[in-house]
Amino acid sequence: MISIKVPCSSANIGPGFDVVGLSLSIWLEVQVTIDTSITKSTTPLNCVITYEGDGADHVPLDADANLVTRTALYVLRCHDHRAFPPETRVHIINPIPLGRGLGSSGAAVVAGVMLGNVVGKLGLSKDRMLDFCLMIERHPDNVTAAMIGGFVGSYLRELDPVDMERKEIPLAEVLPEPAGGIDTGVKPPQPPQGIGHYIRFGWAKEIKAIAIIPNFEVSTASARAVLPQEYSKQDLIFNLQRLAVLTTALTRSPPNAELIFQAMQDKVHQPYRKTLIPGLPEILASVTPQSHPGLLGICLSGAGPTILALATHNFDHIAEEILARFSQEGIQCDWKVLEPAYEGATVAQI
Ligand SMILES: Nc1ncnc2c1ncn2[C@@H]1O[C@H](COP(=O)(O)OP(=O)(O)OP(=O)(O)O)[C@@H](O)[C@H]1O
Ligand SMILES: N[C@@H](CCO)C(=O)O
Repeated sequence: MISIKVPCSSANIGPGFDVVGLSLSIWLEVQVTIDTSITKSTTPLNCVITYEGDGADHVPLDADANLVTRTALYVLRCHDHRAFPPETRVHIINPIPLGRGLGSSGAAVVAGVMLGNVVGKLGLSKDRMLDFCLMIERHPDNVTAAMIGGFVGSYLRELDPVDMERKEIPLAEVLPEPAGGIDTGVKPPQPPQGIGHYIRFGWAKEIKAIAIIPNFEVSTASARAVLPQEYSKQDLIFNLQRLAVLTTALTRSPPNAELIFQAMQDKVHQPYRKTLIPGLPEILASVTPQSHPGLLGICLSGAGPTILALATHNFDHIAEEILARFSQEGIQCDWKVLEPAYEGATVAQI
């Protein structure tokens, strides 16, 4: 059996909207077996899916509807494989909460690209696989962190006009709508080479991430829909100044809490997302390095609603304060202390 493991991730870390991501220690696992004794499968697209974990009651189990296998089919079809090899069994174990800002869709897309690469025996490098991920999830922060591992900064390369046209193809043409297991025969658009460029930053070993995960979902699409089309010069400079300091501040031991706390402030996405997350500004202001020693900084994780607090110690005390604030809004939360997942996405024979 082959096991594909992909970590969850927290995007933005305050000012780094669509730029930085941190992979963290909750892993989506996709277990794959191919039963070669079945040469003619009766299952649509030759793929049987089973699923356990978050979303088990509603995540689709049809190969052309499930995000993991649908992504794998995209990769396979770009390489002239019309379906999975008969008969592919895919067991998905997903502990990453869906729609909470911990990169569940990014992990599913990365796992899907790796699944296509494995079952199609395509031999793609991680960098080439990232191109496929970026045709589907078009902001690079979550997928790059999940694929590469650790604290990662990335940008989308400015492509020449022909490549740009390929990248800007509507998502529905990259991942065709489910066709009830029927192969529509359409060859999907190949990704241009090297869509995303990235760099892995260091990370001070004593910094952990407390994830406070509310019991409701905010879809990334709705959290992007509330953002403005234009920003003021002051707000962009505010974020750029902080991001430049933050990427190095988080590498230094011992971490400078004052510096990091200020460097994690943001004026590009968090202020606009307060309409979707009750009490967000108060929650982000509820803990400081002075009130809660050990705290380094606090932000919305990805598109939310999860709150990410970076800290060196005093995790319970910090989490309790944020849980109490959410509770005042009638919201219950789960919370976990997570560590960077340095390895990124892995494939192993087990
Ligand atoms: N393991 C999975 N299998 C199938 N579908 C998944 C899986 N993980 C995520 N998804 C799909 O992705 C959706 C969530 O994506 P969305 O981008 O809204 O949130 P997120 O990725 O959890 O958060 P963020 O992007 O803010 O970090 C789910 O509702 C589901 O449709
Ligand atoms: N940078 C993205 C991450 C969400 O996946 C956002 O905040 O919308």
